[in-house]
Amino acid sequence: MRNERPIIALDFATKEQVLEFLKGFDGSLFLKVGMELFYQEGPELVREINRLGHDIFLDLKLHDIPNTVESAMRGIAKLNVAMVNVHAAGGLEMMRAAKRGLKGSDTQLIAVTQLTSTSEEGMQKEQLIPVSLEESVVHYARLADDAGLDGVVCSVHEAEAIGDACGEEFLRVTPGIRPSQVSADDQKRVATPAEASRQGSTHIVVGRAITKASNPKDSYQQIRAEWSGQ
Ligand SMILES: O=C(O)c1cc(=O)[nH]c(=O)n1[C@@H]1O[C@H](COP(=O)(O)O)[C@@H](O)[C@H]1O
Repeated sequence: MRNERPIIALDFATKEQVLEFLKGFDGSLFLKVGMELFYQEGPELVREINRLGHDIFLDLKLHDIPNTVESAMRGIAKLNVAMVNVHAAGGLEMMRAAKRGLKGSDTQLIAVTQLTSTSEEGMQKEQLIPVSLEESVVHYARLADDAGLDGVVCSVHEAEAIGDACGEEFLRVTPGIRPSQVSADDQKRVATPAEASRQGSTHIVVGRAITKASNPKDSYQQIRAEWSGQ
């Protein structure tokens, strides 16, 4: 199901920076808490952001043996976040275990396919995967679908092929979003919010184009309007 609110990646080091950033916004937001923030501020900040009325995508990209991932997910289930992720490369059994760990919660579970900072050449040379990047991403998406997950993290460029392979209800959460004129930084597979909308992303994740903008609220509103086709 397509979500109209871009997910803002809260890639900050401290709670104070987060609260200062959020002061500039009104209403309920969809926010991503990733490794930088979680490893420094922990679950208490997740609870606090929840109490402020925002939805949370907890981006911890779990990738470990099935038993460890299942136990970790049992803890994450108590945080009442909207969404959490694992690495699809962890395999079918690991993804099934992650899902078991979340049993009884409403948290959606998605799997990272190939990171948006990976290029086709890098994947082939470093991971020794001898297929196209799209084939690898669609393969991981099918695996996540077989494991009963709600969707995947992918780049905008693979979103349509995943919709064809796994169905339109399967979530395609796409980072690597860059409005035209904004630097790609370390991302390799980037696209604008309008392209994401056309290619069938169900969610977009935006970090630096909002958090490092001179006016984050204006940037958020422009990106949101472009994403919703206004
Ligand atoms: O799982 C993610 O959220 C993720 C997966 C991926 O393939 N690429 C990716 O960039 N991300 C995250 O999405 C955010 C993108 O940030 P910006 O490049 O600043 O917009 C970061 O917080 C990344 O950790």
